[in-house]
Amino acid sequence: MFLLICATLLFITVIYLWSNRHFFNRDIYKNFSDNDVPWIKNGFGVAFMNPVEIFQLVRNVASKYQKSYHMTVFGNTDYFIVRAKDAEKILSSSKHLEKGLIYDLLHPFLKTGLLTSSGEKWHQRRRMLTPAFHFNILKEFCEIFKEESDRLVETLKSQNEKEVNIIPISTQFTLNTICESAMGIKLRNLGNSGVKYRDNIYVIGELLVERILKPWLLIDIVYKILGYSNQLEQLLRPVHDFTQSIINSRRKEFLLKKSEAQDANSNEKYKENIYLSSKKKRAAMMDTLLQAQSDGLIDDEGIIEETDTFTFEGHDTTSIGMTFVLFLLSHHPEIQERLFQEIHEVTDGREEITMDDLNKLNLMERVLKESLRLYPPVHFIARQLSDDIYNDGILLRKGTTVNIMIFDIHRDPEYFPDPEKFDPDRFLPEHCEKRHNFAYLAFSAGMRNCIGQRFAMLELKTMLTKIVLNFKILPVTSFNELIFKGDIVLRTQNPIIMKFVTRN
Ligand code: HEM
Repeated sequence: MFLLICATLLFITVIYLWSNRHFFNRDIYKNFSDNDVPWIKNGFGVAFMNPVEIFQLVRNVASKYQKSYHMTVFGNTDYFIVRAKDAEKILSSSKHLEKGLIYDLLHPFLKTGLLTSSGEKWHQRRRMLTPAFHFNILKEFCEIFKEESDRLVETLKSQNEKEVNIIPISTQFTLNTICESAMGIKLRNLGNSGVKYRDNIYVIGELLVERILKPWLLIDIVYKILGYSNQLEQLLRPVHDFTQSIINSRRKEFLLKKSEAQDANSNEKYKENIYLSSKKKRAAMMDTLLQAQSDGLIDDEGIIEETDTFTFEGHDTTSIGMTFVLFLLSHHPEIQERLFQEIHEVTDGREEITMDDLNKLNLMERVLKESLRLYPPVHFIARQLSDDIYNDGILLRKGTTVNIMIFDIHRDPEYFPDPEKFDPDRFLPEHCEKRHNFAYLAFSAGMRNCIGQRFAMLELKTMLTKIVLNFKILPVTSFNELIFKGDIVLRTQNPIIMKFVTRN
């Protein structure tokens, strides 16, 4: 009996491999030939690599071929873009706006909010949410950035000259900031429910990553049988309930404000100005959504999905950006000093920094851009083609998943000579002018670019200004110790350690 089972299993495996071999070799791209485009077919090998090996594999392929390529894993063929001109083809088009299948894994948490939705729903939400990032609102957010940065400085002062792992500190900073900007709440004032919300968001992130990295967990039934679905559900329920309870209390304030305003103004006038004239500007993102709800454009579920989207997308990315800019500065004391001088010149000795000051910090802008080039928090994005297209004479069929490898595009020596070198002057205007428009994609480009880009840059600039004014940053973790692993965002296998020494 045992032998019979073994023989049957062996037979099924052989048939599976054999049929997949044919699938791999099938000429799905009419004009394909091995000379035109590299095609990685070692699907089984890839599936059983660990996350660090996967990250390294795609880097090796990009630097070996310097060309966009196909990869087949478990019979599924994706196209990987590593050149700016190929990225332009997809990102500049108004057709290919649909996200790749990997984003479906985010659905249990974010449902179909701005990041994961497509079609008319995405268009309508993008229009609705754009005012939440209006210049005047960003000015209000700057107050939150300053408060949280001051708190961060206090935390780091208590660790003066000690070795600190910057990753949890960055995450806490950016999560507090986004929760206050999106929902108008201070997590630390909410006692247990705030702590639980924060803890659950961390673990949900980890579960998502685990699922992406273990191919068998992508099969729904396996995910369920192994108990992951249940675990995820138990973590998600309190997070969604938390968001719902914030919405309920915000709605009461919103309606009160609205009726007060209606007494004073006509409804139309009020509607125009709700985002800008609101006294409670600190819940601007949620106010935008509540106004949309009172106009019948979104329901409670929609508000939850957008709030969770901002919270999720807005904290992890910025925290990674913060971690790496501090890491790079720790290794470049001369740039820390130049930044220190620049801040002094711009603020002219004033303690209070304004948004105008932040906009004048040109070196800081270049430092941040160069840091996001070397270590892009979103190191790849994926699209599902909505139509057949030709790229370099190769036909890519409708439905193909195209992965745009931002990490590799940012290391293209044609546009960034000596790509591993940290050189903020690459972003001097005269150099940017000569560069391909799609060579730098930290915030993506085209219609589905990052809606929070200016928010993130202002947050990072405020944090950096306060840190550089108060500390010298010393390195502990070396460049060789940065070991990246395959994940939806850029993560290292080990902590990133540095020291903060208070300036006299
Ligand atoms: C350094 C920080 C950040 C980086 C590097 C970053 C990067 C990106 C990238 C590359 C995309 C395109 C994703 C894709 O096409 O799949 C994106 C989209 C998005 N980002 Fe950011 N992001 C950052 C901060 C933020 C912040 C602070 C927010 C919210 C306040 C935010 C909200 C979003 C949203 C909602 C989308 C989806 C936009 C759409 O599809 O219309 N991001 N981001």
